[in-house]
Amino acid sequence: MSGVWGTVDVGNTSIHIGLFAAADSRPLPAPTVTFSAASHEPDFTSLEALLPSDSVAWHVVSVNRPGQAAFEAWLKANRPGDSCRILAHTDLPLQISVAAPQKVGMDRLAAAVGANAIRDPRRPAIIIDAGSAITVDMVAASGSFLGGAIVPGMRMAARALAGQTDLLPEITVDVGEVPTAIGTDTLAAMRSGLYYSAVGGVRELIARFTAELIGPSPQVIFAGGDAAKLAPQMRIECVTIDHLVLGGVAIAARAAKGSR
Ligand SMILES: Nc1ncnc2c1ncn2[C@@H]1O[C@H](COP(=O)(O)OP(=O)(O)O)[C@@H](O)[C@H]1O
Ligand SMILES: CC(C)(COP(=O)(O)O)[C@@H](O)C(=O)NCCC(=O)O
Ligand SMILES: [K+]
Repeated sequence: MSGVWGTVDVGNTSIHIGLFAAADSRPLPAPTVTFSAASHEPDFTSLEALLPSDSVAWHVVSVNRPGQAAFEAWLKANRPGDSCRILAHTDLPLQISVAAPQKVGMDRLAAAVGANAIRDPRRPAIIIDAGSAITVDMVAASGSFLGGAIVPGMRMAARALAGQTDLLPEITVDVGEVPTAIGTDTLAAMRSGLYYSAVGGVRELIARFTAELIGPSPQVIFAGGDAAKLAPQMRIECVTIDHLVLGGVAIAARAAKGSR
């Protein structure tokens, strides 16, 4: 064994991979190496060179079965000595207070594990994972996952606009410059609508989640491909942690080893 955890987050757009030193004892460990591939027909060619020659213990959370199958097939063909564990909710050090925990996306639950490692233990947390979909989830001050909300991500919404109209093109919501709200042509109007509806939707959900709780105000934690676009518009204190999900998976790997 190389003393390396391989962690994998198979989302609907990207497969995110991180290597962690098994000896990393920080509350939320940070990856030493990261790699990403598209979930649809992923190319892992340049992953090989990043991996140690000794065997790696892989821990996977997945919400996209074809992407997961492609990773498992690559591992079998290229890294036959490695172990691979596809995590279920029961593998996470997390209390899940919903009726059907097995139906909750493992990326949402792994993010909650990551959030629990960094939040003030007296305060609940709201986690926004802005990827293919945007999920806004709540963990109680006790650490329990309470559930949340799921909305289309910005790219998904942009594709829906283009795909279900005759005249609208597909755009990328690239906010190098924050768009003006009053769009004066089609593209500007789409850019504004896509961006500010995502911003406003997340803000409304944060406000409503906060209002449904009693006790200290929640900490707000962003992750995912569009986190950097959304977080600056929240007008409340929030942090962005790129490795929230992978760090949560590494914590699960660490907890599983400790209990064996
Ligand atoms: N270069 C890019 N390629 C794809 N998506 C991007 C890119 N830059 C930003 N995005 C945004 O990030 C989202 C994907 O984020 P990610 O966290 O990887 O998603 P997932 O976890 O669903 O796979 C896309 O839906 C899109 O809105
Ligand atoms: C909500 C999601 C589609 C988000 O996926 P992502 O944007 O990370 O690709 C995923 O977590 C999922 O498929 N969840 C299953 C249903 C649920 O969480 O209740
Ligand atoms: K997401």
